[in-house]
Amino acid sequence: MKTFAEFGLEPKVLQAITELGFEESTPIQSKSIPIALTGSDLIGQAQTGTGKTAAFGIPLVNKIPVTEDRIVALIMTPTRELAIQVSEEIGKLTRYKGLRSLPIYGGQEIGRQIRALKKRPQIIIGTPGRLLDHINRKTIRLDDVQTVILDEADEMLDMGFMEDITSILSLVPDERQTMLFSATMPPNIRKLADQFLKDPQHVSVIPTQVSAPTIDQAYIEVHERQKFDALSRLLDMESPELAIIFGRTKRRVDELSEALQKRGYSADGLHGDLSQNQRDAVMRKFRDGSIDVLVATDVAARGLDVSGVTHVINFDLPQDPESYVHRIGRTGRAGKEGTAWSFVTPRELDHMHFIEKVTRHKIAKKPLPSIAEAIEGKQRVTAERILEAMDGDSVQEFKAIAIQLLEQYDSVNLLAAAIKLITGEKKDVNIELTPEDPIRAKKRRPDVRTSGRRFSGGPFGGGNRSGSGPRGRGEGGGGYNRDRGGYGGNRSSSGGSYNRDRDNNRDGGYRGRSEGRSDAPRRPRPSADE
Ligand SMILES: Nc1ncnc2c1ncn2[C@@H]1O[C@H](COP(=O)(O)OP(=O)(O)OP(=O)(O)O)[C@@H](O)[C@H]1O
Ligand SMILES: [Mg+2]
Repeated sequence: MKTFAEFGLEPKVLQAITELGFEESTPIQSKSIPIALTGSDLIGQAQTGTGKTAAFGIPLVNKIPVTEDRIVALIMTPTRELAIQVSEEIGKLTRYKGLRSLPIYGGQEIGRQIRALKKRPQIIIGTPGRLLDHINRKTIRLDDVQTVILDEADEMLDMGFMEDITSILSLVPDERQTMLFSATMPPNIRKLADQFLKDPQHVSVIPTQVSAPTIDQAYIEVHERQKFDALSRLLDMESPELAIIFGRTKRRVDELSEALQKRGYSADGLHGDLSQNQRDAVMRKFRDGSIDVLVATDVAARGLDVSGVTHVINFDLPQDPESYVHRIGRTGRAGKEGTAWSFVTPRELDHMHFIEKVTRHKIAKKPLPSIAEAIEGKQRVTAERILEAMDGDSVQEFKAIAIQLLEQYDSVNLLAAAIKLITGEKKDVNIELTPEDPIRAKKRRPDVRTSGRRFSGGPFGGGNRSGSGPRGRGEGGGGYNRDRGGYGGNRSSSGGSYNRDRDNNRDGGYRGRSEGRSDAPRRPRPSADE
């Protein structure tokens, strides 16, 4: 794989990349960056967590002159959290060069954004709804935009942003470079690309092997009513450093995060009904580790990059296989290992097998963790904490009392009592969650199941076109190693026979629940961007 020095980037950009700790480029980066640097339009596709942001971010910050004082680049993302995150990554890439980037998203006070726009950012990263708002107020002009990037384009369309995106793009001069990153290539994305991209080069990194070796996947068959106890046991047994738990609806997320807090876990919830301040606060707490469990709807399924997420748990199964892959892709990022668990009710087994089929990955069935396993897991964590605490001088001041106690009591009894105290008693609060309906496997004819989902050809028509086989680890051992197979080649086009029915899946009540709590209701605009 190429080192970043080989791309002929500006020294200041290169310096920023080095500072980020990127030693060599990932496959999607080594293919996209040279093309993007020529100014050509581009359609990019690669698995979760493989560095797509820098694949468009690096050529972008390289190309903008630092003397520029107009908005010359526009990046669109489906969710607010993603706009913030992408803006931060662009900020890091341009640390030495000193370009200005600004996230523009719904929920944040518009006056504040207008003030920030007066500082003349060159790069705007926004969600479509709020962008249009600024365009209508004439606080953002797109007349000078030379580069447009659509991140998670398929998701934006699924969320109902087609019209907004079309209006925005029609205001950008034709003389421009457009890059589109999408997980899937359904017909509406092709249409969008045909309409707004000029002779785009397709860059796809589709692994030869259809599995995701860096994410260990398993499922547990469990009745709806057992789910919460199963979750507690699983969390105790696995003791994740950071975990994301996906629930189907906003109500589910609220109930679940509250229940976890009652049981003594450090958890909080994220969904589209929270105020933006609340959403920001939760993300901040999760990123800095002050909570270690994030309970979320699919609003967190796409693009979010929080380093150190060791576990993803599908408390409720997602409606469609794409969503499954994006959710579990919040772990196992940048070559790290991750574990994904899914709870499947008996009536959803069919659906689970459908997900296995589409992702072409056999997902191991595991038994419900036993109480003994859960207890053992907790004790193991305590033991690890004790061993960690032994390092260094920090225990010095406790030694006198330790010696005194050991002279009087049995050492095993002493330590056992200490472990008991540190582990703490499980708070046996009774928890009742409102049951969710099972995901219903759609009726599909068996032949359509496979042919309609088009497994063999890549979404761009060529099976394993990238030749991105397993990569070696960098010489120093610290290199970025993305030896993952995965799913890219088997992404189905959602134009197949399977109806994604995203709106149900997304957040709000499943199958038209009437609470009106959906994160992505049918048009008008989803609340994720308001
Ligand atoms: N060349 C590199 N070397 C090491 N780490 C990298 C490299 N490029 C990106 N990363 C890191 O990998 C992580 C994932 O990157 P990014 O969020 O861009 O992935 P993505 O492909 O956009 O994933 P998703 O499909 O989930 O949006 C980030 O933490 C990023 O900093
Ligand atoms: Mg991304």
